[in-house]
Amino acid sequence: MNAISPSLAKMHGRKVTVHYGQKQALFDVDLDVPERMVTALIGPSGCGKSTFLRCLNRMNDVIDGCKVGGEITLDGQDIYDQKLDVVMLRARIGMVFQKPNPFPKSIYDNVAYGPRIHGMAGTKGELDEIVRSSLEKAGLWNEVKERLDQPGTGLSGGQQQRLCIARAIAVSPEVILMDEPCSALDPIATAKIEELIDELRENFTIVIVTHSMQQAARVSQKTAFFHLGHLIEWGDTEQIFTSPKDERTQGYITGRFG
Ligand SMILES: Nc1ncnc2c1ncn2[C@@H]1O[C@H](COP(=O)(O)OP(=O)(O)OP(=O)(O)O)[C@@H](O)[C@H]1O
Repeated sequence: MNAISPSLAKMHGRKVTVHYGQKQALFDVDLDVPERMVTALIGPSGCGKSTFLRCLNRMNDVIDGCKVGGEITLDGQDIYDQKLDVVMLRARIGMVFQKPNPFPKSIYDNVAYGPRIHGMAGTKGELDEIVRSSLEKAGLWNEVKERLDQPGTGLSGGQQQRLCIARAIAVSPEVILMDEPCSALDPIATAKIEELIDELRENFTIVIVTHSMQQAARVSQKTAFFHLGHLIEWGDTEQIFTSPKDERTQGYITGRFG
């Protein structure tokens, strides 16, 4: 059995299905996301990794014709409950995208934006402190502390991605979703983000979509392999990479397809 004790799982997905219009993209996916670990979603292009990731903070809600079925819970609470405040949900479950997408604002304002709209700081001093600590946790403070008033878009790609991570952290999320966060970055910037992910798992639950099996092996403790909209298997990363149970997983990790 793959299911883990409810007390250990931060999020549960049960029989999750997704349709884009007539086309079904996910079929009865059952996946648990354990707390304070990194879960990697891997599989060939078009297998549904990003679709599943977006289910976890209801980002699919904004896609026309997209219909999500089944159940997804956060700390036991149904995140698709009609009464749930989606803005609050997205504060609890932050997201970092493939391409760094800082706002056209200063470095400071990029990080301060979320805390301001959620009324998290009573004074300028408190806001300054949130900005500083978020940039520190994202490993960017020393590089930007002298130029907080300069545009976020003026940073290098890797710095921009760390700024986006700082922006996500600033509202104190519990879960951070990352959709191929290094795909637009060079190897040095990628290594920095991977180190950062490893540090962040002390405080956050992380789910990452990656095309790179090396990256999944380096950063995650749990790995889930998707194929043609089905979750084929998931478990400890080491087990998935050394002794997968399904031959499709074996085929993918040994590079026979994908
Ligand atoms: N907005 C959309 N409208 C219609 N179909 C979509 C949409 N987004 C994804 N799909 C389809 O759903 C399936 C799963 O796509 P998804 O992007 O989740 O896969 P993926 O595994 O993340 O792929 P990749 O690794 O290439 O990013 C694909 O067949 C894709 O064409």
